[in-house]
Amino acid sequence: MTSAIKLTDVSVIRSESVLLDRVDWKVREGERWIVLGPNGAGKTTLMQIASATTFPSSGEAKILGQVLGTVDLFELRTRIGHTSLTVADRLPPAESVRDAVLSAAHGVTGRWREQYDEMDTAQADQIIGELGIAHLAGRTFGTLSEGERKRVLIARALMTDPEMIVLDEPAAGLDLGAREDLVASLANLASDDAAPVLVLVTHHVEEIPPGFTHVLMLRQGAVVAEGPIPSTLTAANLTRTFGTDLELTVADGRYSARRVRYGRRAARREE
Ligand SMILES: Nc1ncnc2c1ncn2[C@@H]1O[C@H](COP(=O)(O)OP(=O)(O)OP(=O)(O)O)[C@@H](O)[C@H]1O
Repeated sequence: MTSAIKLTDVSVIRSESVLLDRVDWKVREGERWIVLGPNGAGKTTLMQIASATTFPSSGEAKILGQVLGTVDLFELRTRIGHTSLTVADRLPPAESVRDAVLSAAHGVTGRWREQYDEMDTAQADQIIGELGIAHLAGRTFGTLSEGERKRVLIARALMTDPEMIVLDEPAAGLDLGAREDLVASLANLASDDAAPVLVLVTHHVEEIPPGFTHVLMLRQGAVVAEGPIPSTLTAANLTRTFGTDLELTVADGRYSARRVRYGRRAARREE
């Protein structure tokens, strides 16, 4: 089976700062990954490599079977869905949600004179339904809340039939209800065997949707731990990743973390 992402000894260095430090990472077809780490850990830099928008300074990055530096990046990028704020800024506010999703089929932002066939429109409606935004299809993009926009952007990314989707902090800035709606949409997507490889970046274990399978934990550009979520997402690894004593609870496939209370911290140190 070909790996969607295969990084071997990848480092990224900018202005003498080490942003990524000898990272090895393998993502296989069908897997759903969480990339977790504190501010400045190198998550966005890692996503730039994963979405073929930047090159490693050293090491080898193989994305969808292609080694970065030896292939046409433009062609490779068309096979990857990447949601980011830049795309949101380019979407005309007066565009309807349905057209905002549909126009992704032609790689454009803003519908003009393109002709869409019935397959495109049926696919757009199916994706809109799966992401729980059918009730917004006729609304204009400019009138949506932040959480609703995030789901429209994921729908756009899915519309191009990518082999992999990279979601860099999709829940940032959302209120509790909007976050929960997004987590539910992503859990739904993760459970679909036909869905592409998913990579989701977050700072918070509360944002991990059920159905995600693996986690990579980063601190100061280096991998602290990586592997299947049940064995890798532990209190000890979270503590090492975030540099503070944390405890972790899991219920119904959802995680939550908080700082260990003082008495228990002292007990932990004595162990
Ligand atoms: N061009 C650059 N030159 C020097 N340092 C840089 C450059 N670009 C990013 N950095 C630094 O590299 C580190 C990693 O940045 P990155 O954006 O990948 O982290 P992140 O984990 O996504 O952080 P956050 O969670 O805050 O978004 C940060 O400390 C950042 O300041």
